[in-house]
Amino acid sequence: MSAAPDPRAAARAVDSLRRGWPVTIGSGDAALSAYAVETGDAGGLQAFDPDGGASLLLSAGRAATLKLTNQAAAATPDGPVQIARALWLDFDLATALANPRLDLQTPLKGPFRAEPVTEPDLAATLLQLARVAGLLPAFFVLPGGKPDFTPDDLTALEAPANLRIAARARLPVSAAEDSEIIAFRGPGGDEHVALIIGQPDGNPPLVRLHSECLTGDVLGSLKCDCGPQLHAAIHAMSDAGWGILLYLRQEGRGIGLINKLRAYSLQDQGFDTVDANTRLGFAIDARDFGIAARMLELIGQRRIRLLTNNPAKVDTLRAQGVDVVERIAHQLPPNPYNERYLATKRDRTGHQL
Ligand SMILES: Nc1nc2c(ncn2[C@@H]2O[C@H](COP(=O)(O)OP(=O)(O)OP(=O)(O)O)[C@@H](O)[C@H]2O)c(=O)[nH]1
Ligand SMILES: [Zn+2]
Repeated sequence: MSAAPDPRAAARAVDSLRRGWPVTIGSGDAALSAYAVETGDAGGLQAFDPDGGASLLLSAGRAATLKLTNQAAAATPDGPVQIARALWLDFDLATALANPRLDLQTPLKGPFRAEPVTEPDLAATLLQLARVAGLLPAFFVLPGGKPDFTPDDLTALEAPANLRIAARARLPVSAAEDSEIIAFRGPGGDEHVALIIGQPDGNPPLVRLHSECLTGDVLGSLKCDCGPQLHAAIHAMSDAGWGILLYLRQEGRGIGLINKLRAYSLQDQGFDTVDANTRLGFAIDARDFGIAARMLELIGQRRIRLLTNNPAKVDTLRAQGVDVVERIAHQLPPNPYNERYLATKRDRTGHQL
């Protein structure tokens, strides 16, 4: 008998990871215990793995960057890679393997012996858990243990269907005084908001899906186009008479603020936005725009005109039953700091300008 998915179990696992506590993931008879490299320390590793028999689990992108591959990785290019623990694979070395910050300075010790991934599905879910927790995707792993959560629990935690409207209020903003804010809460405690600008006029609203960018939205960073896009969208909606801005808490294309800033540090070393994500071990874009479809459903607007250059936004909304009647390009003038970023989006991630 398999229990119904429990998002709370996955939320507790996310919390444990952030606090540097081990977690055990299970499915059927299989179980895998894991200790996150980023939040762990040498003492904790000793307690987790007193016999030195654990393996180190890394993402495919990280392993490719480190030129570590094995048969399992070749079979599933995006799958995790597992490295046998040798005596000299101590906590500090694991940190250097997990974090690309020192790749160029640190001549890594080796050789490392890649081994078949013990539980590929559970290992893949662990890497996803790290992303949800905003941590580097790297773990010490040991087979077995008493499971704290299952892959289905994590899926349930992330499921847009569980989003609810939690609060709404009038919110006059400088560019659009006739506005209302609606706040949504997901089962993982994630908070998203919609700003409804103006009043419905019978036409499909102008909609913008904006992913959180603290550096661009709040600090006025010139490295990206987020801040100007955000403000231009609000103005366009105000000019059109009505519109809906969905502000999605998907900082750094879903890898979190700290990991995005790590990506920025790699960009300082010369890597572009795509390669920086890969070197960290993340997907190029880890966002799920399904959450936006669910927000539109809860607001009661399923026919929209979408302001975007990103075809993935249009495709996901359509796949979730939203009728995108028009895509409107949303391009702003480049500056010397974001020219390369915008060119990379055009050349490597399929943005239409
Ligand atoms: N990982 C990572 N995220 C970045 C970087 N630069 C900006 N971001 C994030 O990228 C997201 C930008 O999202 P959007 O404005 O929705 O942009 P988009 O996917 O290009 O789509 P459109 O603007 O609609 O065409 C935000 O979450 C930013 O925090 C970067 O170099 N690395
Ligand atoms: Zn930005």
